[in-house]
Amino acid sequence: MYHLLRGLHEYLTQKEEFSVIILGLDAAGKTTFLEKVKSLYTGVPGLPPDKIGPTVGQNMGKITLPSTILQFFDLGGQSGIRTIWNKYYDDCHAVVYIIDAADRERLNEGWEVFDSVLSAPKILHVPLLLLANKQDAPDSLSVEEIRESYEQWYQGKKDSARRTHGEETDQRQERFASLDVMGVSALEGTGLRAAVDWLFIRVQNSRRSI
Ligand SMILES: Nc1nc2c(ncn2[C@@H]2O[C@H](COP(=O)(O)OP(=O)(O)OP(=O)(O)O)[C@@H](O)[C@H]2O)c(=O)[nH]1
Ligand SMILES: [Mg+2]
Repeated sequence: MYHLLRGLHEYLTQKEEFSVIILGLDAAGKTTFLEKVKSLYTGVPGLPPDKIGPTVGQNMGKITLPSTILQFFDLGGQSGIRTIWNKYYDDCHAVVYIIDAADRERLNEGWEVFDSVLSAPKILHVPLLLLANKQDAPDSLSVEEIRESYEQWYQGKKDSARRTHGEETDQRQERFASLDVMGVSALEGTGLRAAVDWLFIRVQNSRRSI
């Protein structure tokens, strides 16, 4: 009887685990984002922003939600480290791409890298969330401006490459059209709960449709 009840309890309380990778250029705010999410959801204070240095490799952090565990992998964004990203593509259930909405000088570089993520075949059907970070900064671009900035960048790339509208381009356009963009401040924590809610819902839904 004890074993039966214990088994039932374990069955009822078991949580499914999903992996979320956090990508973006160096200094976009990925580690600050993860540390703040951990503080918000575990109650244990994460690293304070002034103790966070550039990530070499990966940081991990887990949060527990109803019937679900989200396991985050925050990957280093420096150009020499980005080559490790695709090793995580096979096993991830969602991708968060963080762009520094206050760093206008590096937007194009950020879009170049984002575009390679958006069109990577291994994660073409994996939920992807674009976060326009540093909304607390006075001159940061809004969510709308961030979408426009990426579209403009993509248009420029298409024009210069004189691309034809092949299948790949259509797939990419579809992916961009349904792309969700949210404004956040990893530093202040604004928008982070909405981003986690989005991930929670999307990993559940994509699992069901498999
Ligand atoms: N104003 C402001 N600054 C932020 C925000 N998020 C991060 N920063 C700052 O941006 C800098 C880089 O933050 P990190 O979290 O280390 O960036 P990262 O994306 O992890 O960088 P790598 O590990 O090199 O890939 C730090 O000085 C942070 O304090 C934000 O929401 N607002
Ligand atoms: Mg980092």
